[in-house]
Amino acid sequence: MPLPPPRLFVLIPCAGTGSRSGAAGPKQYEPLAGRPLVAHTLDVFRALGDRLAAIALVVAPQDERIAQVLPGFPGPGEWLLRAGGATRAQSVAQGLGALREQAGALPHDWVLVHDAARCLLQPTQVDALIGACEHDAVGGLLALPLPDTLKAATADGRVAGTVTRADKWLAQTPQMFRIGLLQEALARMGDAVTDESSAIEGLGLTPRLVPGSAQNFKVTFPEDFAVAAAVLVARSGTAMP
Ligand SMILES: Nc1ccn([C@@H]2O[C@H](COP(=O)(O)OP(=O)(O)OP(=O)(O)O)[C@@H](O)[C@H]2O)c(=O)n1
Ligand SMILES: C[C@](O)(CO)[C@H](O)COP(=O)(O)O
Repeated sequence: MPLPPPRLFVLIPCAGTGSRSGAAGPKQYEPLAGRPLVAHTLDVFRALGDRLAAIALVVAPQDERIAQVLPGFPGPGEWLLRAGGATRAQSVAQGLGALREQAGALPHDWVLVHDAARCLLQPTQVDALIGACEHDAVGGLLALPLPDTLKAATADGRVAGTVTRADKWLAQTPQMFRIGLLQEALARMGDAVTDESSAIEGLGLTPRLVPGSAQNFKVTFPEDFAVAAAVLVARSGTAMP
């Protein structure tokens, strides 16, 4: 029996605590330009409509805030997976398992893994990633060529040297791989990896780098909230709330 055509799933790890963000609770639930941060992230994928088989959010099993933060979620074609773990890699691995079991995703389907905390992604960037990867043997990720001079540091915070940046990229998300391949890679690499590409690289494969945008930064530190809010407001053409 031939396999059905591969579908595109989205998996959004949303189970972090945001310990570097300075926020009182998980940063993905902080208000940003009038709405919770993760609501902006979801909008990006909702804009892709029925090109996506499903959008799944991975939250911590004991998460009590999600229902209040995202009323109406999950809607049709959406899944709330209470499968988050202690690390991002665990949240993704456990989320993929739940996506297979609950949403019927198959090993040859594609998954776009995207940080909840990258709320400034744009649908055109997702299109570019899908276009570059859907016929690729491995898959790939959005990434940014280094815009600045790169320094190596000594242990006491002095410059040890200037590093060639021509072949260096900053990894972003989404990262797009076949679900079965990514499950195998994460099972083999465990918690040591900080992104999906690293796990795939551990299999000896070479994911494709697809140019992203500096605006697709991850809200990580306290000062990032104001920058992200300003971008969202500028895009919407409204005044700052
Ligand atoms: N155990 C974890 C850790 C992180 N994430 C998610 O992975 C994304 C990127 O991680 P990061 O920015 O490191 O988020 P946190 O782990 O929440 O932040 P910090 O490292 O500052 O604690 C975030 O959307 C976060 O919610 C997750 O689902 N499960
Ligand atoms: C996956 C990621 O966004 C790629 O840049 C990043 O590695 C996740 O953040 P963390 O600080 O490594 O958890």
